Amino acid sequence: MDDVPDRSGAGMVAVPVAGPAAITVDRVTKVFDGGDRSVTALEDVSFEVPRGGFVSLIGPSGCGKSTLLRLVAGLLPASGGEIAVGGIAPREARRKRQFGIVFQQPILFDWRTVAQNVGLPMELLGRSRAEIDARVTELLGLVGLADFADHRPWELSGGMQQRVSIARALTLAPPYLLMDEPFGALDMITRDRMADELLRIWSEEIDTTVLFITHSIPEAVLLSDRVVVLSARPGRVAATVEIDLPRPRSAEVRETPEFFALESELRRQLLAAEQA
Ligand SMILES: Nc1ncnc2c1ncn2[C@@H]1O[C@H](COP(=O)(O)OP(=O)(O)OP(=O)(O)O)[C@@H](O)[C@H]1O
Repeated sequence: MDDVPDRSGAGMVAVPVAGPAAITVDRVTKVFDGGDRSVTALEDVSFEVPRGGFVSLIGPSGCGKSTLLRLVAGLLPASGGEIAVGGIAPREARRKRQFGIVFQQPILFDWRTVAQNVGLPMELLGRSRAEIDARVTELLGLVGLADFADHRPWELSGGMQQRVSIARALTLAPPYLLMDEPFGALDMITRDRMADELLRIWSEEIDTTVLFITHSIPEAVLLSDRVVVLSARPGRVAATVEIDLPRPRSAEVRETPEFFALESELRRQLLAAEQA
């Protein structure tokens, strides 16, 4: 495991984006075929997510971010180019349950308790009650919901529901976490708090590689090792910005000159990408 970046907080060092690529997107194109109304959503997109790394996608609305995430997740086929996840095709990786996926809206079953929602993926695989209970307890502790195990989702706030979704995505300890604007529906304060929590969770689930979509520049800077900026549709890689801030990153890092400099660099790239 020594090729996984050290996020333990043992030292305030910049985490280099290095090591073998976990996700490779190589010259990928996606065309939604609709006869006269075909839409080219992505064109010639290439980037890598290193193993154990955190890479964000940012870009104008409609530039193909969700499409790209769905291609990586094996939920949609690419029209051209290659995607490899841990060296295998996305659909194969999906079949091997390599992904935890979190969408903008938490998709929870209202008639199940929080614990039953989190345990569902293990239940579907026929795991033992004891094994499920142990993992659910661990995960609810990790996302700060230990006291809400027996609540129903509708009794929780939006931020708490999203934490349940994150816990459920982690249930099978997937090596890849794909997150499509998971905090987009939350108010600003809750959103900031959730970003801090995600960093903490990620630092504990050491070997998890994250691909994250956001519209928020500060969120991208806070969380990522690398930000891939996509241009307006058809989405192409307009820029790649390395976020070389030291880890662990606490809330205070948001107030540093280095953070502001990266924010303005990303804002500049995003504006250029919108006008491209
Ligand atoms: N199933 C589909 N069939 C046809 N066109 C689609 C389909 N899914 C997405 N598109 C089109 O592909 C383009 C990219 O959509 P996508 O949702 O990936 O963008 P996005 O960057 O995630 O947008 P937003 O930031 O607004 O969520 C859009 O023009 C969209 O209309």
